Formats: sequence, C-alpha cells, structure tokens
Amino acid sequence: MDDSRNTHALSARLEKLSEAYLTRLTLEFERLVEIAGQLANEPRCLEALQQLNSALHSLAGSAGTFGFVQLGRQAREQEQQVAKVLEQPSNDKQPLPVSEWIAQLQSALETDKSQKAAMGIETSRVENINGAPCIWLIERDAMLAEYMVQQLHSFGFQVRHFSDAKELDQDKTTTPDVLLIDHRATQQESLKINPVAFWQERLKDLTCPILFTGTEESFTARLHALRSGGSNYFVKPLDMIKLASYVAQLIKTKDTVPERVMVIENDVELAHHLQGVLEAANMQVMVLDHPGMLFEAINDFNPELILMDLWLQDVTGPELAALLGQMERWSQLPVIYLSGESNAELRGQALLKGGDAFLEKPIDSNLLINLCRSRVKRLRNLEHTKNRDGLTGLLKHASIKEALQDQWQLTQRKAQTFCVVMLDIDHFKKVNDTHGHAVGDLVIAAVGTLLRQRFRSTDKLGRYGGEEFALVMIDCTSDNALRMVNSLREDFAAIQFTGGGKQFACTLSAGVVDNQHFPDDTAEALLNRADRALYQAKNSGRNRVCLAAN
Ligand SMILES: Nc1nc2c(ncn2[C@@H]2O[C@H](COP(=O)(O)OP(=O)(O)OP(=O)(O)O)[C@@H](O)[C@H]2O)c(=O)[nH]1
Repeated sequence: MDDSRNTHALSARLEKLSEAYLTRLTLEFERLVEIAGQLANEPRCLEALQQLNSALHSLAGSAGTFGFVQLGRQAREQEQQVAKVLEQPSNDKQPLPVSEWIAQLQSALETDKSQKAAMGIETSRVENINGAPCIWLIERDAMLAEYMVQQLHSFGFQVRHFSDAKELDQDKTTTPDVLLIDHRATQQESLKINPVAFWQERLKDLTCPILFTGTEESFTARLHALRSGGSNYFVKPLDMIKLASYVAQLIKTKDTVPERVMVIENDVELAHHLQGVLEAANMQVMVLDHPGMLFEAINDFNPELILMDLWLQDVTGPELAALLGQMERWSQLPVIYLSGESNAELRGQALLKGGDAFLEKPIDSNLLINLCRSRVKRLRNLEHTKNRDGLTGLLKHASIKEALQDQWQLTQRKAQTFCVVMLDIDHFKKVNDTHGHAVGDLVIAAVGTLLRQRFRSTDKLGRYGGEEFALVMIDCTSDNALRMVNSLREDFAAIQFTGGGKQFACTLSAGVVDNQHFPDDTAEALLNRADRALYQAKNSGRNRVCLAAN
C-alpha cells in the first residue's frame, strides 16, 4: 500500500476509534445517571457507592489515555472522594452530590472535545516493520489497546494484542521482546482470588522483560506487579511517551552489539585459536599479522580491546601499547598482554609502559571470554557517560562530528555509501512558550527514543544542539535515507504529547545528503549541505524532508 493510502487508512481508523470512545462515554454517562438516581433514593447504599467508584475508576483510567485529559482528572478526583466515603462507617456517610459531579464531568468532556477539534491530529503510516522489536500487549479494553498499539507503532514497535490472559496460553511457540500486561487482564476467578499466583503460574516460562499496567497507584499494586514477575509497573492513564522510551531502553540493553577484539600474537596458530574461541562467544575478532600496520588496522576495525603478545617480531607488546597511549583517540583502549612471562619485574615494567592486565599462557577459554566481556563493558559504560547526551541518549555534538569524520575517513580508503541527515523540530520555540521548558524537554527526548528505536545500531545518531539532530547513516543510499527519515517524520507527527492538560502533536523537518553525489566534499562540507537542505525544507513549509541538490 502506498504512503497516502496508508495514511488515509490510519486516519479513518483513528477517527473511528475516537467516535467509538465517544459512544462508550455516552454509555458510561448513562450508567452514572442511573447510579445517581439510585443514590438520590438511598444515599448510603453500599452497592451503589461501589458501582459509582468502579464507574469513575474506569473513566479515570481510560479518558486521559485517549486525550480526554480534563475528564480523566475530574473522574480521578471524584473517585478519590467516593473511596473516602466508602471507608467511613455506614452512619457517618454523607450524601454525595453525584448529579453535580456528572455536570462537572460533562463540562470537562466539552473542554476536551473543543481542544481536540482545534488540534487537528496528524497520523502516521501503520505497517509491519520487518525485524522491529515485538511487544505483546495483554489488555482487556479493546479501545485502549488499539490506541496503545498505534502509539507504540509510531515508535517503531510491532505490537500483538491479546484481549485476555487466556489467549496467551494458546501460543507457546514464540516469545516477544517485551510483554506488557494489564494486571487485571482476565475475567478468570483465579486472578481475582490471588493475582500474584495467577501471573506467576502464567509467566513462569517466559524469559523476556515483563511490564504491568494498572489503574491503582499504590504500594500494594506495585508490590503485586513485582511479585507477579514484572520488572516495572505503569499507572493508567498511561503516559505513552514515557512507556515507549522505557521499552526502547529495555530492548537496546538486551540487544548487545558484539564486542570487537583485536589479536596481535606472534604464534599464528594460537592467534587463530583465540579467534575461534571469541567468535564462538559472538565477538568480532581481527587478527593483526603485521604489527607495523597497527594504526591503519585500528582505524578500520575500531577495536574495543586488544589482546597482545609480549614479544612480537621487530617490536614488543609494551612498545605498541605505549604508542597507542600517545594517541588521544586510543589512549583509553584496554590492552591485555598474553604471556608466559613469570618475571614479576618484567611484567611490572610492561604495565608501566601501557597495558592493563596479563593473561597467563596457556590461556583458559572461559577466563578469556569473561575478561574480554567485562573490559569491553567497562569501556562502553565509560564512553556512554562521556559521549552521550543525558536527555536523549544520543551522541553529543562533538562525538557525532567525530563519528562523521571517522566515517568520511573510512570511505577515503574503502568505498562505502553513507548519508548525513540534519533534522530539526518545527516551531519548537512555540512548544516551550505554550507548554513550558519541561514539556519541551519531553518532546526532544521523544525524538531521541524514536531515533534510537528506528535506526540501525551501526548508524551514528547525535543531538547536534538544542532541538537539532545530526545522523550519519552507514551503508545507506539517498533513496533509503529519504524513505527512513520520511517514515520517522510521519511517526513523530503521530505522537501525542500532553502539556498543561492539553494534547498536542509536533512535526519535524530534515535535510539529507549522500557522499556518493559529492565525492570531493569534506565531512564538514557534507554537513553544511545537509544543513542547507534542512533550511530548504523549513522554507518550503516545514514537516518535510529535502535532498541536497548537485
Ligand atoms: N525545552 C528545551 N528547549 C530548548 C533546548 N535547547 C534549545 N531550546 C529552545 O529551542 C528553541 C529553538 O527555537 P528556534 O531556533 O527559533 O526555532 P523553532 O521555533 O523550532 O522554529 P523553526 O526551526 O524555524 O521551525 C529556542 O526557544 C530554544 O530556547 C532544550 O534543551 N530544551
């Protein structure tokens, strides 16, 4: 299906969803009027008060998520008042002004409706994204589920919906990347009697992270979710931006990029044995046969650890380590000597010149694997705090520029197509001015989540400045870059933000350039071209992507 047909199909679905929710609200209001009638005759009737509590509870949980924020808040306040009355002894119970409350709810609904009408929601394509992380959602409320599916889809997740926990039992063959469960997702008696035991039994064989959602914000609700096997609990009405960001983080942590290890070893057979052991543990290994080629090799391979013989041809291991230490870019690279040297003095001198540890020959395979993993993990953590922007998790300004320079240098030696993208949120000043800086920060963070979720782990993604982003898309033609950035643009426009009780959507503009069309350009010149294409996108109306022209 082409883009415009997809967009229309989704617009129609969302419209239907919104209409269906309004119909449901009409029924819920009718129910409230009925309960109000009962309470007018019998103000202390426990059953009617419980029904009122449950009706308001359901409204408070769903309305906010569908964008009826004022209605959700009003219902939550009233629910809390009913809960207080329910706790009082029967004779102390004061009559509740339920008819007045219904009028307040109706007025909140009208305010929400007028804000929604003024907003003009933009929608995105919904299609199946091959290889995208898969979330299983167990949610009883069909309308809420459809809304959640659409919002999670905007962030690049595939979502499979189950309307009841029972359906989960029917599919034991596949596992999702994350399981998202409404803690009350079934009518089964066993859930009502002991929810923790119910979920423990259902979920015991699942290895993926499990998140629960629920309407109660209480210690007990959180503890139940934890004991049921959940690693977190999200309260309804759901903040879909926070939820998507959390899920993206969970998935990225799980999806480990292979460690890159370089081996420099005099004994060729030993070098290839080590390569075999590490590759079997899913690491990427490069054996360097000629130590004189070290600088070219590390620039190409970008290792995260070097395993080095103490004695090599024409040069020693500590000399190589000392040379690496002189170069700013590689001075933090961990170096482990492989040696049968038992002389403590010699070992000490080697460590003083450079290098971090010794691994005794003969080398124990398990120790080797664990040592490589732990050193690379430490390096990655260090790099992460040093190079990443705290709000978005993307590379900071200097690091994305360095990544672009590295990529450009690599393509001087090895033909590779890459694209540079400059991206900027439209009219962002207005977002800050209308909703405040903190909400503006959430919008920036959402772009970060979307980018990390949507692009490959080999792509370089950076926050270039305030609300401006720079991307380096590796092994990517301009056609593919345009397709991906356009799809990102549409998905971003479909995200619903909430600020000061109002919902709103944002758009972004982007400029794209590919290195193949400008072979004489430096990295800086490519970046400038992408920036000019971005300005073209802004000048021709925003919410679009422009390709740099020759
Ligand atoms: N909330 C928040 N705002 C920021 C941050 N960094 C920059 N800004 C704001 O981003 C706004 C950028 O505004 P402009 O450069 O005028 O652009 P714009 O309003 O997005 O308009 P166009 O780009 O022309 O569509 C300024 O108001 C900055 O104060 C940040 O980290 N957080």
